[in-house]
Amino acid sequence: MTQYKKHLPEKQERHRLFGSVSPGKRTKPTEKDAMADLQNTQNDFLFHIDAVGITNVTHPMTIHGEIEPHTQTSVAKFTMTSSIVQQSKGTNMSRFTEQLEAYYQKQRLTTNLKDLKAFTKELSTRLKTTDATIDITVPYFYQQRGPHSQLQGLNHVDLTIKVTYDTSSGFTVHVGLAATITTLCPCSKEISEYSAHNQRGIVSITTELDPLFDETTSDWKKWLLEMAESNASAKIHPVLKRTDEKVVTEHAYENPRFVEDMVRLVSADLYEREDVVAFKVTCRNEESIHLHDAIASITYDKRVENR
Ligand SMILES: Nc1nc2c(ncn2[C@@H]2O[C@H](COP(=O)(O)OP(=O)(O)OP(=O)(O)O)[C@@H](O)[C@H]2O)c(=O)[nH]1
Repeated sequence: MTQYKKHLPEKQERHRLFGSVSPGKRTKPTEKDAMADLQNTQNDFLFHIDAVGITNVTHPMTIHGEIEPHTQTSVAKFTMTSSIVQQSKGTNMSRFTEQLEAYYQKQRLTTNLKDLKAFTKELSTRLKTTDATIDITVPYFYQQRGPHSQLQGLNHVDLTIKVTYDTSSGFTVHVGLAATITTLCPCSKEISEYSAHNQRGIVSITTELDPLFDETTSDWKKWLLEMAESNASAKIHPVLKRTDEKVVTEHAYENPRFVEDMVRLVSADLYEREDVVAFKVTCRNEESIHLHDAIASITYDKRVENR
């Protein structure tokens, strides 16, 4: 054992040495009922507030899906809000995290839309408001196989889920993801004697789901990922042997894509899905021959005719 030579004062003494002082005289109530409740003050506070709540909340949540691994725990970022009326000074912030803990304890803090809808509706009840919104971003891991060797490894995308509950209009559900893909430049391929430059592209999709969407028969994560990857020049792979690398390289050369091509092709797939009411698709290519990125996006609402 190491022999210590210094003689240190007791811990409390050390704290005093570094500035800690004895507690002062307490005059304010310590019982909850006797405390001022500023946030529940009623008056004319000039404006209605659209959204008040908490953001950047980091919390584990469970993801179930059709792709392997079928169940995983990931670390999500939550934003939870509701509106408050002009007559109310403030929201009861602690109730947002109380609701999170309640769902965590009963093991219902999952990406299942049924759980999230129940969560959002209960949140509005807990807050005594007419609406509530939760906005979640969570990394989702999935097995990706090399196209020839079939060797697998974990890839990930960022899922986004936004659920709004309003007592008058009911639920609105948006789901999406941001997936990384390879794009090979069609222009470069066309003009060059050899080769073509390629880059990493990030395809971000947000969809508004039809209210009748049934997640028990349709895994939205799976079909959104398929849309992003199947329209790309090539997929991204964690494990590639030489036999795989040849397939990926040749596949990219045979499927060149501009950012415009990507957003149009993914939009076409989304347009064909009856359970998608509206969508936004963005592609951002981290250009390998520039320091800047290339971007394109399409926003489309099937309820708006004559486009
Ligand atoms: N409304 C409001 N609350 C804040 C703000 N900043 C911090 N708080 C939070 O106020 C919370 C405590 O208030 P409440 O949640 O109303 O606590 P409470 O009145 O004891 O809780 P209930 O019994 O549920 O009404 C703490 O969680 C603080 O984090 C703010 O800008 N606005």
